[in-house]
Amino acid sequence: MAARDSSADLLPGDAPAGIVLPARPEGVRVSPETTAVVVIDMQNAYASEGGYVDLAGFDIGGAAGVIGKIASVLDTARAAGMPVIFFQNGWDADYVEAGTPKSPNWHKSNALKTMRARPELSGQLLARGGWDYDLVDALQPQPGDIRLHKTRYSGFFNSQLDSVLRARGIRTIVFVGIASNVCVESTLRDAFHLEYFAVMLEDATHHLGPDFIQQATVYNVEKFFGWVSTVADFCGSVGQVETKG
Ligand SMILES: NC(=O)N/C=C\C(=O)O
Repeated sequence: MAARDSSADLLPGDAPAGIVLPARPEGVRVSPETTAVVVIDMQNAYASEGGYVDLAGFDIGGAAGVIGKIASVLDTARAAGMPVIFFQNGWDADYVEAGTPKSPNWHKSNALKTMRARPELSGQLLARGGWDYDLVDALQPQPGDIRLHKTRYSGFFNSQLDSVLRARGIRTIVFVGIASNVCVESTLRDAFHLEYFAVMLEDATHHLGPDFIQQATVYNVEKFFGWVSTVADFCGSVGQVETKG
C-alpha cells in the first residue's frame, strides 16, 4: 500500500478536504465550508471622492483600484458557495455610539475631528443612513451575503462577527477592504487571538497613510498574525471549486 502523503495536513487552515490557497509564508488549506470572505468598510467614506477620508486629507488615489479586485474575489467566493460578509463602519445619526470626550474614539477618530474642524460637515460623516456610510455602488451585498455593522476599528469588537462565523463553522477568514493598516489589521489581529486562520489578499486592500504603511501591515500579517495572498491566487484556486448542485 502506498504511503499516505501527510504533508498537506501540516499546512495551516482547517479544511481537510480543501484546496491550497497559495500564500506567504506558506499555502493555506481553504474550503467553502470553513472559509468566509470578510469585506472591510468598502463605503463611500473610504473609497469615494468627497467621502470622509478624502475630506480628512488622506490620499485615496489607490482606493478605486481595489474595488474591481474585490468584486472579482466576491464573484469567485459566491460561485464556490463561500460566505461573504460585508462590514460597514460608523455610528447612529446622533453619534451616540461614537462616544463622548471620555472616549479615546472621540479624540482619535479623524471623521469626528474633521466634523469638529468643519462644522458644515456635521452629521455627514460615517452616520448610518447617509451617503458616506453607504457601501460603494459597485460592491453591494447580493442575496445570501451577510451585512454587519461596527463602531470601532476591529470587526470583532461589540459586533456579531464571532457568533456569525462560529454558527457556520467558519475557521478561516479571507480579508479584503480598506484600510489595510487600521480596520483590516485590527480585525485580522483579533481573528488571530480568537483562533481563526486569517488571510489578507494584499492587492484587494488599501492603506491610509504613506505607502510604507501597506508594507508594514503586510509584514505584520505574514510574520505574526496570518497569511498573505493575492486576488489572482484566490480566484485561481477557489475558482476551481465546483459548487454542490
Ligand atoms: N475602515 C478603516 O480602516 N477605518 C480607518 C479609520 C477610521 O475609520 O477613522
